[in-house]
Amino acid sequence: MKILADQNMPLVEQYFAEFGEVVRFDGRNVRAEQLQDVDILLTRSVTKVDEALLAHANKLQFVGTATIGIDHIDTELLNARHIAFSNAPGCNAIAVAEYVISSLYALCQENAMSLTGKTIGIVGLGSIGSCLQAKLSALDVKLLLCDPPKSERGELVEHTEFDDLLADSDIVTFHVPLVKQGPHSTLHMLNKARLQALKPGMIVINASRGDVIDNKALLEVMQQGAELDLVLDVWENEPSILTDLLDYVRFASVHIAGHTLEGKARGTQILYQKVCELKGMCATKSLTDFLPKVNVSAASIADNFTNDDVGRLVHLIYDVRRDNGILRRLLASEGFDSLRKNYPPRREFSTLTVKTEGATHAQLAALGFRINE
Ligand SMILES: NC(=O)c1ccc[n+]([C@@H]2O[C@H](COP(=O)([O-])OP(=O)(O)OC[C@H]3O[C@@H](n4cnc5c(N)ncnc54)[C@H](O)[C@@H]3O)[C@@H](O)[C@H]2O)c1
Ligand SMILES: O=C(O)[C@H](O)[C@H](O)COP(=O)(O)O
Repeated sequence: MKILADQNMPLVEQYFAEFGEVVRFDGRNVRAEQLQDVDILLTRSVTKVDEALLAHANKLQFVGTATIGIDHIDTELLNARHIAFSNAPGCNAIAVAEYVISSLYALCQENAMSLTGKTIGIVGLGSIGSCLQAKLSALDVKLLLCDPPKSERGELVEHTEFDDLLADSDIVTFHVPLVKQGPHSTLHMLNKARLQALKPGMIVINASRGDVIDNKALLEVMQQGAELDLVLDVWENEPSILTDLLDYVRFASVHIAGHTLEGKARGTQILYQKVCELKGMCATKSLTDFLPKVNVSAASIADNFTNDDVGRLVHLIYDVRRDNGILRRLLASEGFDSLRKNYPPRREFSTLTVKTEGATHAQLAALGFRINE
């Protein structure tokens, strides 16, 4: 059996070697001929799986993407050709939620602001939005939630319409898929008119897909003096992003919000489990077999800790400003894709045990730290 896997997907040899030969490919430059005699194709978000790519796929049984987003996959085509497919739902939900939390605490430090009493609008309440909701729910903030598809299915009782959420939030964060048509299209859902209507001082975070915000319109409104605090991990037209926008963005990164070691490894593991299912085999390998030990694993905190102290703990594990610095120093010389490929290791909050003076602090636990273990 031949397994063709993106070169940026970790642990494929460790998980998949038992099924056959693993061959790597360059995600953005794969050619149709490379799919000749391939049984399993494992991609990340940069590979368009379409008619052209599958032109020589004579043996393909399974396509897996180690991502949540599936806007790069022609799923109807796979269906029509009876090729099994899976994405990796939830694999990087914690990582993206922690990217947002890290950004919020960094903004608190830099703007001398407190999250207490702020209204945070979450757009898209799937794996990531719900994970973020759970983490934020223990903080003293008001949450507004917008997810029309879930609301229509009766799965989100406290739904707020998108325009109401924009009007009433101090902070808005996007966690929607890229959907280009239909009643719930997300393409340019933050368009020029809506951008112009945002309150001065509003914080806008996008770690979903770049096309959810009209980037050209965003540049125009910022050039016209809009006072928005922008945190952008994703961009229209990656890897050739609108670099003029960078001057107006507080924290910018190269589509790495989901790139914790755990998040990327979970993506590979979920696809391994799917292939095991497909073959009627038991999945025997698990993440803990492969993740490296962390160097910093414990910290202690006094019972009278402040919000600033929580920010310090968050940034001990992950500070989004590291990634903002990398982009600003190296984008021009290295390029967007190379910065993604060489992304320095990042771990999740759960790798830190916080020792308290006795009490179990719900806020720290909700954020994802281990307490007193
Ligand atoms: N920056 C990154 O590294 C990164 C990492 C992971 C995922 N993502 C992106 O984030 C998206 C969300 O991830 P997820 O795991 O939560 O996906 P998900 O499928 O679990 O959730 C998406 C949610 O958005 C909702 N939704 C759809 N259309 C909407 C609309 N018009 N308005 C409001 N809500 C809408 C859906 O009903 C669903 O509940 C992915 O599709 C992907 O594009 C980015
Ligand atoms: O949809 C997703 O899951 C993410 O966007 C993914 O984490 C990033 O994409 P990739 O690293 O596969 O290019």
